[in-house]
Amino acid sequence: MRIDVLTLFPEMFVGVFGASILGKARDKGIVSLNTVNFRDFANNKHNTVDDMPYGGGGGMVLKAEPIFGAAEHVVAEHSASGTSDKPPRIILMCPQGEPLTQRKAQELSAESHLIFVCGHYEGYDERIREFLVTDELSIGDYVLTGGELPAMVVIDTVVRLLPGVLGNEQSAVTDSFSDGLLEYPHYTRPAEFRGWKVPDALLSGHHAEIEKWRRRQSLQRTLERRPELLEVAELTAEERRWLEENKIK
Ligand SMILES: CN(C)c1ccccc1CNc1ccc(C(N)=O)cn1
Repeated sequence: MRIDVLTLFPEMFVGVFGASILGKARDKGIVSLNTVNFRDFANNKHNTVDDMPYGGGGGMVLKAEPIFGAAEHVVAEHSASGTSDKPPRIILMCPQGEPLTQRKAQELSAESHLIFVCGHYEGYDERIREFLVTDELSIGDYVLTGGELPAMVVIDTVVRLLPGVLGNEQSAVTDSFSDGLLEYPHYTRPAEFRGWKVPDALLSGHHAEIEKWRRRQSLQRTLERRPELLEVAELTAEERRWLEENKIK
């Protein structure tokens, strides 16, 4: 997978793209992570990337031309590499975007080329949304100074799903939100720490009993913290009955 980030602050990505899981995925050639400073594509007289809003009002708006120029540059570069098959998803990070979910991350992890548009100021010229962008995403209902941190979050959750990125000890398949429920509690040695014991079920060695305990814990935790997730989770009839009993308590 190729990922390009269009940003005015490429230096923000050096640490994130170089460290840990993303750094290893890059070294393994599983993903290529690039930043493009769209100021390099502001080919107007004053090299400006933003301008005052038509209709007046405060703040500045990101011009369309530099962002279109940067996006077209990376698309041309990728298609010249001969490895591109589908056209890229061009993702605008903004508070008005579609909420990011694990399902959306899974959908994006199947793509071959992702381009992220990270803006600042008051926002973007609408023609970027209307004629360039394929997706608008938000990482939550809050306002940040720019789209860079949201882009890092999306890239992190997408790249970890790519085959070969996580060793099998951290398999992405069973983590929470994948089966629609919150994760069960985890324990490791020692079996007793300051008098606090690991639940007997986990020490039993009975795989079936352990799976049952874990599933029950996920259900209980989801019921307590995120009951709305239970509406869409895939549950057995027996689990639905158990929930009905426990909802009333
Ligand atoms: C400068 N602002 C307010 C702005 C205005 C319009 C678009 C983008 C931005 C950049 N800021 C963002 C971006 C994304 C998110 C999110 N929740 O994903 C939060 N803030």
